[in-house]
Amino acid sequence: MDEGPSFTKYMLENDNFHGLTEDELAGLAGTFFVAGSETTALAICTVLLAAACFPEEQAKVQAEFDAVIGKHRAPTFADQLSLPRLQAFISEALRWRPLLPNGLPHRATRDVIWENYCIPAGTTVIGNHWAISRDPEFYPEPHSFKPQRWIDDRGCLRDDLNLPIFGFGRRICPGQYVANRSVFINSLLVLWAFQLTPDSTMPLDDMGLINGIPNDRPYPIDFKTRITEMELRSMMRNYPEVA
Ligand code: HEM
Repeated sequence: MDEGPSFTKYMLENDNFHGLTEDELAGLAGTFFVAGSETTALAICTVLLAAACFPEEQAKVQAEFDAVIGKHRAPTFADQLSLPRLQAFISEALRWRPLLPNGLPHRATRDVIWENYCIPAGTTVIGNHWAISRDPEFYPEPHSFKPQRWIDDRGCLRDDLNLPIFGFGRRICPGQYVANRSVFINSLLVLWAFQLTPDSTMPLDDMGLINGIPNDRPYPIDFKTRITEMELRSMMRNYPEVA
């Protein structure tokens, strides 16, 4: 049986090439789960939280789905370039509520001179994602939720605005490409199939996901199908394995 591509299988089959011990290999393969699963789950939850909190912006994303995809086929990665409003919504959600507001701490391994400052060896340096995401020079009205800020006058995604959630420099998150694709396809499928609203019977804590664990901090959202369940099931049965 062909199990398909696997990072661990690749590493095991090429262990001489990389010169890693079995323990190091196991550690490396496990790191991807530790660093990649909860972060990605939280990012997806943050997008869904934003959709429930900002119904007018959710409606704009769904209007784009209706124009580009319709309701008779399930969307796939092939639709990505045609959905700038969804991508803008995702970027704004992750800017609005950055998952790791303080990033991960770094330590200077030698004295670093930066402009008029000396950062002595051994100093812990924190890249403050929260503050960077709220710099009014780059994000006017930084506390407002405005997906439009990511879109230029021609309706295309801006390429001069960055999202700092994956860190900086040579230790920047190496999983960012996998993460972006996971967040994109999950947000796309959920928001295409469902309309999300806050559950009015329970309080919604829109800061609850920051530095958190999804299961520990539930936020109640109602999901209403935009497409009948029968049609949804039939479309997903035929969903391409590599979409
Ligand atoms: C939305 C999801 C994710 C977010 C927000 C995120 C965020 C981050 C951040 C802030 C760092 C620290 C960067 C720095 O030190 O400046 C980091 C490091 C790391 N991430 Fe991610 N990450 C995500 C998903 C993933 C995935 C899916 C993987 C693997 C498949 C992954 C693997 C790693 C690894 C191995 C490191 C350590 C890199 C190093 O120290 O050299 N991450 N991530």
